[in-house]
Amino acid sequence: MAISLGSIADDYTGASDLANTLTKNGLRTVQTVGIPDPSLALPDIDAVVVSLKIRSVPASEAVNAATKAERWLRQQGAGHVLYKICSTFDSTDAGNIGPVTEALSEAAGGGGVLVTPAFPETGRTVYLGHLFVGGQPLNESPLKDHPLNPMHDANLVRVLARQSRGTVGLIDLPAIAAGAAAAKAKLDALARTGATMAIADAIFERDLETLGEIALETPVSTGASGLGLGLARALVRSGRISGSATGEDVIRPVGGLSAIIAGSCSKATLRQIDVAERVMPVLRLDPERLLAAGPDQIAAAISWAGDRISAGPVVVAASAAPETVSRLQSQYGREASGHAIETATSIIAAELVERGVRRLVVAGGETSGAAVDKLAIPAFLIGPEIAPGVPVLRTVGNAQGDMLLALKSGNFGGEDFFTAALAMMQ
Ligand SMILES: Nc1ncnc2c1ncn2[C@@H]1O[C@H](COP(=O)(O)OP(=O)(O)OP(=O)(O)O)[C@@H](O)[C@H]1O
Ligand SMILES: O=C(O)[C@@H](O)C(=O)CO
Repeated sequence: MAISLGSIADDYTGASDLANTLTKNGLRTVQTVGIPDPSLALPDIDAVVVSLKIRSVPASEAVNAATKAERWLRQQGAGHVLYKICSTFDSTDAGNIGPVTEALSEAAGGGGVLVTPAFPETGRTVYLGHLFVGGQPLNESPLKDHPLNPMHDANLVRVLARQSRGTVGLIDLPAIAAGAAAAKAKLDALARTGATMAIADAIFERDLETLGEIALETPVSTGASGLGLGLARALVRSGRISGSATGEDVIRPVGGLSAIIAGSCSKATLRQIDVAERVMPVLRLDPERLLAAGPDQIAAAISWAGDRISAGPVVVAASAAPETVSRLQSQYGREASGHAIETATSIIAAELVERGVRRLVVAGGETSGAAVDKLAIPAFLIGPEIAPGVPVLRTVGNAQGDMLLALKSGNFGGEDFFTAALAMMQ
């Protein structure tokens, strides 16, 4: 297996999102869960996206895991490694975008690193270093209420600088509109002044194509799926990759029962649960009782779902509105409550698979990571897109045999996402 592009994703839904973008742009792509065992048989591929769960862990843990994955990707032939972060720059002043980017850059010999979360297809644009989500500045968007890393500053140069050792520059839109050579010269000039990273503006896909061309000349970049699009198109344009891949021939029916597990508390996911409730049973977990009497609540949820899944799909959701989330966090702590709920939802997911579920939708990055780890799935092949940023995934090398999953980023998908996903997962 000699790949052209490697990526390290800081959560599993982000990995899935990027793998979808790379596949749509012609790269034969596999998403692995961590560094795969050498015995795992993988097809001939152009790109590997290594899913890690390092967005909300201590920076030292994130750096350690990412640098190991980078070494493995270089051994597989990757000339460029993209650190895939959230298009809404999910992070705190402790990291982990800055610490991991600096560590990957140092491992690759230093030099300026392009950083951009722009992903216009999902309404993420960057202008003068400020991130807009669907037209709202980041700090005025629903991301201000994120359970784990609420975003209160749209100026990414400031946000990244607060979590980094080095200085952070800006490559503004006029520099990018002037073309790849001009933008690369700006990146190199910033590096000479000591700026180890540069936030890059991007509004349209053409800006991302320019950034992808520049990034490919460097060993490391950091960004969301938009930068992945730019890198993929630059690789195909260079002739190094045929660009013939599609996700259409990957998915075959797996049968079995289906279920949806939701841990995301995003506005989009809350709406998707409400819409799904019109056509399928929904169990809304009581997080306070889940934290106070976890085993009993988990057993009750498994029994509830187990009684219904033979008749059709069900939703088991921990998701709640911001004010409810805040109340729980003030009582039990942000990280402790998040981790406890992820653990609970992962146990429920695994128990439903034991009861015959082979088509599973999980909403939320951390929630997906916990569930996929609990199921011990080593890798995924990438199928067709359900909604921007969310493909159908087919498991590879897992004990349960062929399964289809959709790992939905919290903010992604239309209001009918759950029924649309299951309609594509037979
Ligand atoms: N009712 C709740 N109260 C407090 N925390 C909750 C509740 N329900 C879920 N959580 C926690 O909120 C966090 C949601 O994070 P997750 O990454 O799964 O979703 P997301 O951030 O919306 O998705 P993505 O990262 O893909 O955008 C998890 O740690 C989950 O355990
Ligand atoms: O880029 C995004 O918004 C998603 O891929 C994501 O990171 C979800 O956690």
